[in-house]
Amino acid sequence: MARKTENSGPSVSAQEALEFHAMGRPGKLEIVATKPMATQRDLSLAYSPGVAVPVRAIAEDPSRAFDYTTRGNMVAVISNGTAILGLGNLGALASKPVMEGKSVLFKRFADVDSIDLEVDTEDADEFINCVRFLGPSFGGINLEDIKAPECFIIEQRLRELMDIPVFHDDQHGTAIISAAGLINALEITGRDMKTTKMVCNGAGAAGIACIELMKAMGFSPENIILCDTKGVVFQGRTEGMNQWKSAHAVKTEARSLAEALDGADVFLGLSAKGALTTAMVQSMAKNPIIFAMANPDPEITPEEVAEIRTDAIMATGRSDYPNQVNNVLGFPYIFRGALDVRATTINDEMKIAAARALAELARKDVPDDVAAAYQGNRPKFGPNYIIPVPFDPRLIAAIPLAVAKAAMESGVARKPILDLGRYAQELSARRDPIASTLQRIYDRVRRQPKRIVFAEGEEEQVMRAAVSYVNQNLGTAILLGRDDVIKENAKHAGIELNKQGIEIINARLSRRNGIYTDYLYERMQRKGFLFRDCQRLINNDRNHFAACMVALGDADGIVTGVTRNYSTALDDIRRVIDAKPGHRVIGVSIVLARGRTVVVADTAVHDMPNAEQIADIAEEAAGFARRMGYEPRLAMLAYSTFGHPQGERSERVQEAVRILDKRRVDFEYDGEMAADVALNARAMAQYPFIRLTGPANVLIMPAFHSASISTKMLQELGGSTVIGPLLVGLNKPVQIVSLNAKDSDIVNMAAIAAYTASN
Ligand SMILES: NC(=O)C1=CN([C@@H]2O[C@H](COP(=O)(O)OP(=O)(O)OC[C@H]3O[C@@H](n4cnc5c(N)ncnc54)[C@H](OP(=O)(O)O)[C@@H]3O)[C@@H](O)[C@H]2O)C=CC1
Ligand SMILES: CC(=O)C(=O)O
Ligand SMILES: [Mg+2]
Repeated sequence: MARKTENSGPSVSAQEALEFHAMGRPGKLEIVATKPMATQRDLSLAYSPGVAVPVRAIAEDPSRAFDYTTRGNMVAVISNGTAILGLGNLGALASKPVMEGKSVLFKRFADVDSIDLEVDTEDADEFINCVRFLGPSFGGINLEDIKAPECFIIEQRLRELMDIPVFHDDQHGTAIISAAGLINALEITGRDMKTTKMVCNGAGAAGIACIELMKAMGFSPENIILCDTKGVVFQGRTEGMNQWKSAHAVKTEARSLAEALDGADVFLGLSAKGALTTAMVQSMAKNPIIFAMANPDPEITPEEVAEIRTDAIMATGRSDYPNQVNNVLGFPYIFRGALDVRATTINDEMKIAAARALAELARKDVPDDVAAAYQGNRPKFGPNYIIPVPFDPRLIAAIPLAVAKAAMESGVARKPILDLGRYAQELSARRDPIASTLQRIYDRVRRQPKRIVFAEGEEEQVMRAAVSYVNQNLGTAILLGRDDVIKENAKHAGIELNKQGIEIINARLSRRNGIYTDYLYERMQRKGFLFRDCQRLINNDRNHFAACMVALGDADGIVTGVTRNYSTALDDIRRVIDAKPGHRVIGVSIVLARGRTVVVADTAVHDMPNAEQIADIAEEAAGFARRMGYEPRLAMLAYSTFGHPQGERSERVQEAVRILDKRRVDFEYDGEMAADVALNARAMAQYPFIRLTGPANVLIMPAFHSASISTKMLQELGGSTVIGPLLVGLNKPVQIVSLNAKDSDIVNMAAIAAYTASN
C-alpha cells in the first residue's frame, strides 16, 4: 500500500504557497506578444492601417480568424467560484488562483494558450448571458468549479448557444480520468463492469458526470448508488433532490453511505475531506477500489486505508500520492486535440477515446526517457500504478491524437488532419524542454538524495532554499552560520527550520575545525599562507569551510554566492578544490528559449581563452551537454562565418576547430560561425559543407565577455530562462549563484550540485 512518504513528490507549506504566488509579478501568468512591436512599420502592420486587412478577410470568411488571430489556440477558463475545488462557494475572486493555475497547466502540458475569466454571479442566466457572447475570442471554453445543479444548466445551454467546444472540466474531465483509472483498477482486480458494485459519494458536478460516463461504458445502473450530504439518493427521496440526482436514484434499503458501502467494490469520492471512515472501508468487498478524489484533502488518506487494509487499490486527486486521479490529466490534452481539428464540440466519443488512451498508456512499459517523470521509480502496471502521472511526456502525443481521431470519426472536426503520423510528431515537439531538463535533475536527485552545504546559511533566501530542498526530498541541507543568528533570522522571516533534514553548523565551533585548518594549510603553505591565515579562513570564511567539508567527504556539494562576487567565491573554493584530473574548470549556462534548449560556454571562468583553451572548453561543454541528456551539436562562435570577415579573434576560433580535428573528439562540431548561422537552419543552408546535422545546441563563445553579455541579454530582453553559470570540471560539486539569486534559483543550483555529485 502506497504512503505519502514513499514514491511521493513534494509537499508544500502554506507559507511557501503564498510566497510562490506573490513572488515577482503577482499571480501565475502574463501576456507576451508574438510579433515584433518595435518600429513604426510593426505598428502599421499590427495595428492601423495594416490590421484592417485581416479584419476584412475575417468578415468575409470567419474561418480566417484561425489564420490571423489567437482564436485557434486560445481557451478561456471560466468560473464563478461556487465550488472551488472541495473548498465550497468562496466566490468568483477567490477562485482566481485556481483558474490561473488551470490556464498555466493548459500551456505547460499542451501548449494551449489560455486566460482565466472570473464571472461574479451565482445566477445561471446571468452567467450564461455573460459567456455566450465570448465565442469569437476563443477556440474553446473550459468551465471550472461551478457548483451543481447550476453547472448542468449552464453547460448545456452554452453548448447549444456556442459553436466551439464548451466543456465543464469538473464534470467531464473528472469523469474521463476516473473512468481511465477505473478501467485499469477493474482489470487488476479481475472485475467485470457489468457486475461491479459502486458507490459514488458526491452528487454534484463531478459525481453525476462520473456515473453517467460509467453507465455509458457498461456499468449496470442498479449497481451504482449515489450519495450526498443527506445520504443515499434512493427512489422516492424528496429532501435535497434535483432532476439530475433523481435520474440516478435507485431502489435500495440503504439510507446512509455506511450502509451503501457494505460489500461494495468501488468507492468514488467526489464530496469532501474525511467523508469516508475506516469502518466503512473495512466493510467493503475484497480488493476494494477507493478513489478519494476530493481536493485539496481526500475523503480518506492512503495512510488511513493502509492501516486497516492491505488489499485496496487507492487513488486520490493529489500529486503527492501514487495514483493521482485528477482532471489535469485530461483538460489540456482534450482541448489540444479538439482545437487541432477545430472541433465544434467535445462529444462522448472524444471523451471515451481519451479515457481509453489514458488507460492504455498506464499498461505500457515505461521507457527510459519517461522514467524520470516517475521520480526514478519506474512504475509497473499494478495497484500502485493505474494511471500515468501528469508529468508523463507521452501524454501530449497519445491523448490529443486519440481525441482528434475520435472527433474526425464522429463528424465534429471542421479541419480534419490528413497525416496523423506527422501530427503525433508535432505533438511531441510541443513538450516543454525547460521543465523536462529540471525535472530530470530533480527526479534523479530524489532517487539519490545528497547532503548539500548552503554556505551562506544566515541569509533569508538561503534558509528558504534549504527548507525547500529538504521539503522536496532532495536530501539534507546543511546551513553554515552562527546558530543564534540563523534562528533569529529564521524567526524574523517566519521560516520553520526545526525539521528533520536541516542541520546548522557553526564553523568556529565545529569539531572538524582543526582538521579542515590542517587540510587548508597543507595546500596553501607554499603559496604564501601562514597557519594562522588558514585558521582565520576556516573560522571566518564559510566558502573555505564549506569547500573543506566537501573535499573531506563531510558533505556532497556546495551552493554559495549570494554574499560574494562570483569570481571571489570561485577563488575561495579553488584554494580547496582542484579541477578533475584531465579537465578544465569552466562555466556553462543553459538557455531555455522558445522551446529550445542551448548550452553556452564559457560563461564564468576564462576571460580571453587561447585556441587550446577554447578547444578544452568545447570538450567540457560537450561532455556536460551529454550528461544533461542532449547529443551535442556544437558551434564554435565568432563574429565571422567561415573566414569572413577576417580578424584576429576569428583566427583563434578557427585554430580551436583545427585542434579539435586533431583530437578526434566524438561529438559534432564546426566553426567558426556567427550565432545566426549556428541557430538557424536556413542560414546554415548557405554553407552546404557545414558539418553540423542541424541547428547547434551547444554554443562555444570566443571569450567570456561575449558569453556573459549574450546570456544576460537573452535573459533580460529575450525572455529566456537562463540557468547558470554552472561550474563544470571541478573535482567536487560546487555551484555559485549570482548575488541577486532568489530562493528558487538557489534550490535549482543545489539540485544541480547534488545531481553532479552522483555523476
Ligand atoms: N480529482 C479531481 O480531478 C476532481 C475532484 N473534484 C472534487 O470533488 C468534490 C466535489 O466537486 P464538485 O462536484 O465540483 O462540487 P459540487 O458543489 O457540484 O458538488 C458537491 C457534492 O458533494 C456533496 N457533498 C459535499 N460534502 C459531502 C459529504 N461530506 N458527504 C457526502 N456528500 C457531500 C454535495 O452534496 P449535496 O448535493 O447534498 O449538497 C454535492 O452533491 C470537490 O472536493 C472537488 O475538489 C472535483 C473535480 C475534479
Ligand atoms: C481538480 C479540480 O478541478 C477540482 O478539484 O475541482
Ligand atoms: Mg475543478
